[in-house]
Amino acid sequence: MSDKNRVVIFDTTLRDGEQSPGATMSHAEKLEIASMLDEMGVDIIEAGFPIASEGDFAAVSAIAKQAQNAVICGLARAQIPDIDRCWEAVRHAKRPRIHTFIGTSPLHRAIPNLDMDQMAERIEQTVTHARNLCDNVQWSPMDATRTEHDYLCRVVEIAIKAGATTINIPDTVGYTAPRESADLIRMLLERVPGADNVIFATHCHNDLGMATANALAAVEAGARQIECTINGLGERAGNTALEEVVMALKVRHDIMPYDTGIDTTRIMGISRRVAQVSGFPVQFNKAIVGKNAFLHESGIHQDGVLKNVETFEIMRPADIGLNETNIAMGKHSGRAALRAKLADLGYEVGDNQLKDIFVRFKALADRKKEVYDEDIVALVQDASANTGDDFLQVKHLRVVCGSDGQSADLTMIVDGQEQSVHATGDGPVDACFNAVKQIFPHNATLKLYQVHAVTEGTDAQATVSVRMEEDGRIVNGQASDTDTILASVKAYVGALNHLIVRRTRAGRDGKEISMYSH
Ligand SMILES: CC(=O)SCCNC(=O)CCNC(=O)[C@H](O)C(C)(C)COP(=O)(O)OP(=O)(O)OC[C@H]1O[C@@H](n2cnc3c(N)ncnc32)[C@H](O)[C@@H]1OP(=O)(O)O
Ligand SMILES: CC(C)C(=O)C(=O)O
Repeated sequence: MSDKNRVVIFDTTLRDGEQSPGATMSHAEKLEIASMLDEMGVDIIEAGFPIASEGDFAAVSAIAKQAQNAVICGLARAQIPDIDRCWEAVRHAKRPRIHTFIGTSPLHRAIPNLDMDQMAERIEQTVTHARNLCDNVQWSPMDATRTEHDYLCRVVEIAIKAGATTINIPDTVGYTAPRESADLIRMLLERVPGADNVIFATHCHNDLGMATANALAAVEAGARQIECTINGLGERAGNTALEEVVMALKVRHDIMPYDTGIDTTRIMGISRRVAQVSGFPVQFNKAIVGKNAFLHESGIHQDGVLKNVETFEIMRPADIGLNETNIAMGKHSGRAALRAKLADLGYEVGDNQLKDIFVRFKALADRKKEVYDEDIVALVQDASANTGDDFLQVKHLRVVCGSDGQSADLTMIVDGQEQSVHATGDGPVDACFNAVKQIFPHNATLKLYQVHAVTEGTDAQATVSVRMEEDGRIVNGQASDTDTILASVKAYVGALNHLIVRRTRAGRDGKEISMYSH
């Protein structure tokens, strides 16, 4: 790796990221995230805005003391008290940095009511002051992308002359587009005297969804520091996401031959932790770290991935520290994925059994958003419990429940003959069991009725277990369905089928017993 192609990663999760409304992190959480950032190879951690509060000051100071490798930076306005407070906090670090800024665009110059010359003077004074305290000073013209080019060149030159070592070009309101982002950096590098002696940084916001593209375009034009946050956390629509720029540079090194020092295998761990502590969940389809970023649900994709993972994956989940399965079972999945999933779960099935399970799987997937491993296990067990030529089979069930009473309309096939009844009961399950009893009278007693949700959510599959006893013979029935009542009836009927088999065996053993005895 040549030094000129090394891109410095500046993480501002703890400063700009924490500015997301509601993302406030506790002192301990900030220290934990800072240590994860340090361990993963982030070059510079912007730990907070020390003058903002006692809490921010304490967090920046503590992070400065604990940091092992990273430069620890604090933010300060273009005011002497801000810069002094910042230095007080970061000076504990092995490698401290002061980052001072002021809004340079016409809109932002109007806020403190400074004209161009007055602002230039303020920049010269404050950067000089910062540099007298610390030899590592970053200066940012806030809203640089909406600042007049001539004025931007003028103030950047002043900041460099006053001792800034890094010049950050913020697209504060996410207004720029990739070509413009690149042109701006190129223009500054060409026009500003002394530009070769400092590092140019890019700090992009995602208001138009272009933060990652703008940051990468700036790098291609000569910027060598990317400011970013984990999960793209940050003001409004957020900042450039660290995981996106780092992985883009890794995966497309062929056309963007720039290197970072990030251990990418730590990305997923820190993404999940930041989501937890900030209270900002990661959207499912978020690039790199979204729940679905490496998941394949449709049959054609699954078949391709099983044959050659590169057909639908441009990077390996393990590259970002994700060691989970990449096949999601759902209504678009095919037989290849189902067979592979069954094998993963320890079931070797023949073609006929696969066919049967696949039909049940598709029916389940039509009713359920996501089919979990436990659902598939329940399907296999259900399939092996149900041979298809059972004496009793449930054909149709309609249940009415509510405050006006419960009733069941049940149609079953009994030894090949269809029979329908209407029954009431004390609750929907009781009504159904009474209906079964009307169709197939018996004296077996119910010893156990148990419902388990095998997966999470209101659309979870329920597995119902039923145990019955007749003349000392104990039989069990089990069935799964997203409809708990239907699963209950199937389990009950399954137990009766086992009972019928046991009665028949007893008959063969010398005691002739009718299917309908008792
Ligand atoms: C683009 C960015 O992300 S910039 C960083 C934004 N982050 C934050 O603001 C979070 C931390 N901020 C805070 O806690 C508070 O705003 C504080 C402590 C810094 C200041 O609080 P207050 O003194 O009550 O001022 P308030 O927040 O109302 O207004 C900001 C003041 O800073 C001034 N200001 C804003 N930016 C700068 C700057 N870069 N340099 C100098 N002054 C500035 C404004 O002109 C305004 O001054 P005024 O009170 O004289 O009008
Ligand atoms: C302070 C600066 C760098 C900033 O956060 C912005 O302009 O978005």
